[in-house]
Amino acid sequence: MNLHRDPLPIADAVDRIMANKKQGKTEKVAIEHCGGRSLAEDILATNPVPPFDKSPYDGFALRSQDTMGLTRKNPGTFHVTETVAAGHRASRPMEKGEAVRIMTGAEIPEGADCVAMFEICQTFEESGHSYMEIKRALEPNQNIIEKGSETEKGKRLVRAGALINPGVKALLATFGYSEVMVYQKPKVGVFATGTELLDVDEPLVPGKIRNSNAYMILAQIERAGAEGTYLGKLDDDFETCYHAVSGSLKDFDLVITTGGVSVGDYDLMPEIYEKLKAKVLFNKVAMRPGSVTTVAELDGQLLYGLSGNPSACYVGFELFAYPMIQSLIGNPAPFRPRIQAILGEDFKKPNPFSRFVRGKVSFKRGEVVVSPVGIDKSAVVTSLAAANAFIVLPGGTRGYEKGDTVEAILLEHEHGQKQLEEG
Ligand SMILES: Nc1nc2c(c(=O)[nH]1)N[C@H]1C(S)=C(S)[C@@H](COP(=O)(O)OP(=O)(O)OC[C@H]3O[C@@H](n4cnc5c(N)ncnc54)[C@H](O)[C@@H]3O)O[C@H]1N2
Ligand code: MOO
Ligand SMILES: [Mg+2]
Repeated sequence: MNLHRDPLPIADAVDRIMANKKQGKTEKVAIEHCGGRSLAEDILATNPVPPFDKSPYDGFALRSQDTMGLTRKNPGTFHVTETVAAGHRASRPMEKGEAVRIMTGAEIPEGADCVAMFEICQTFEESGHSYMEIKRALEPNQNIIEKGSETEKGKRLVRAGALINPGVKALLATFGYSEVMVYQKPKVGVFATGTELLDVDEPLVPGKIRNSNAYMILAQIERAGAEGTYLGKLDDDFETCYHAVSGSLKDFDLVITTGGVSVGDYDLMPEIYEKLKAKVLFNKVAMRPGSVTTVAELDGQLLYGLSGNPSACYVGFELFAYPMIQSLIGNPAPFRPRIQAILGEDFKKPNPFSRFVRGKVSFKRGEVVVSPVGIDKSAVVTSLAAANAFIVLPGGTRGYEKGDTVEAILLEHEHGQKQLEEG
């Protein structure tokens, strides 16, 4: 085995991956089931909002010219001809001297051009007729929500690629989208390699550990907006791994394996890529952890060989698989957002390579603080539970001190950025 591997800068590794990006597949989904999905069509205003002039208050619709000159000393009395509730329309156009009782959200009767709130009106009955009295003048258009004042028909309100959040759902409903085109969730197959691996329900036996990577990666896949399928754990046996991996390719957009990418006697992934005739895009990245992350391409399909070490596996997924999944679901800004934050604790280790320290972003007295969440070692699993960010410490830097400004990549924040920016 050739033990020499040249570490590739992270941005170059990402570029090699993203050079293989494809148009994601789309499907139509009912409004009830589209939450959290990524829009594959622009959402247009199919009607003006509001679709008619409407009242913002419970009150009386009036013709403003009839109220001209009215004051406390010179009140005006109007004949109340009918009541219009939301969902109903006035029976006829209004005439001089008339008022229509109108409720919030109801259509302004033809002829009316203002609304007086109940609170400034007096009402009385006389000879079986209803009247209202008002002691002030109203302006034309006063208290009217005009047709189309919120949006004109035809305006693009949400772009394809946006995540369907509760507000987008409200728009889908407003504009009659009972079904909407969304990107299909990319299908990602996951194998965990390692003869040492036990299933989650198996008791520990000497020399073995439970397979945590598969479940972790499946959860990362879900968080990234894709659909993960656990294809099982594989013993470190060449034929077993080769047949499992090669047999899975046709069913998935991406195939992820964990473990077996380093230079050990039972690290079989490099030979498997070779036998598959897959082109290895890189097998060493200038980063910690996850330096052994390997990505290979076969007929346009990507195979991710993530490290077996849990923290390295986790970081490798977020840096290299997450943006590909996001671009497959049409996100024009597929990279995790980066922020500036204040380091909450000393981090004394020097950083020969760019380091992605698992950290937690929190807010202290209005400031964004990020602190490491546990032992900063590639083989560590226990610190990952508290992580919601990576603290990015650029290669070639010395240790950092509490209070220093650092960059952090947010892992639980939906908005992305267009470029991977290397800090
Ligand atoms: N001579 C060298 N040795 C190593 C190098 C190197 O450059 N030269 N790189 C080290 C680095 S960095 C890493 S990271 C690891 C990567 O190892 P592999 O990706 O080959 O993974 P394995 O050997 O299969 O396992 C490593 C470690 O992770 C545990 N593991 C594996 N799968 C799982 C799983 N599904 N759940 C939980 N834990 C898992 C496994 O038991 C090992 O302890 O290589 C270094 N070595
Ligand atoms: O790939 Mo390793 O994670 O740098 O420890
Ligand atoms: Mg190994």
